[in-house]
Amino acid sequence: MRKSLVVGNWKMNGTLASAEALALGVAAGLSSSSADVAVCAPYVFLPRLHEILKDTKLALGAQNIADKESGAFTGEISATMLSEMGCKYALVGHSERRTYYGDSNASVAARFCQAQSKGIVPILCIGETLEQREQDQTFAVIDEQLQAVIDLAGIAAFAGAVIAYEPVWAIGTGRTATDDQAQEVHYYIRQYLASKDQSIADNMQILYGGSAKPDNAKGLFAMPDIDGGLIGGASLDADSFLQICRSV
Ligand SMILES: O=C(CO)COP(=O)(O)O
Repeated sequence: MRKSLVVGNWKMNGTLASAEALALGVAAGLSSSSADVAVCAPYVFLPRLHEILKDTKLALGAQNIADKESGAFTGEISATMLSEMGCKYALVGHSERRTYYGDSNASVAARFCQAQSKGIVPILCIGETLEQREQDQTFAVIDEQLQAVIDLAGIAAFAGAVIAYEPVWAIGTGRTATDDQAQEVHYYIRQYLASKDQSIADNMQILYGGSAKPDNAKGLFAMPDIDGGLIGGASLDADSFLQICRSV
């Protein structure tokens, strides 16, 4: 039985004061959620959040991680640094990173490996654009994005990872994939992994992301291959996020 996981991705929002209040608000409401819950906060808030969340059930994550171990890489944040700040998770390959900052499949795979090298669980984000969906390329895109990581890290590495399916056309657009559309791709991802290793596929937590909200989370999370969510906008409000966490 796979445990559900709900992760908030705060993106580039908030101030230190609002981040503290949001984190404490979420942590205070977690006793009634059966899912594991984490928030991926902006890097500079992590030290303070690490301090105030220490004795709570709310885990911390980063929104990205360097593809190298250390050295002359101005502006990057290493896996060692994130591990020191108490990060349990790191997003790798979020579509906003791929689209705006040029993160390639190869660099995403390197980030995945860096995270694991320091005991951080990578949350590998994959998903197609609207154009790719309309051209029936969804599964080909998923294959490529998954295979690049399998090639570098090996299929066994997925035992310590999470996958998030985020159709790019549903992110921040208010246009959610229907329960069936999301389930179809989640099933496909699990079958792809199963063709390499059945047990890894069976145990893999596959999260859905893209305009998930309190009013659609229950339907999505009820699908057999959807194990939780990666939540953007709705994670910026403690009550909305907690409602989603309670929908698993
Ligand atoms: O990108 C997302 C989470 O990583 C989804 O964002 P929204 O929930 O705002 O659509």
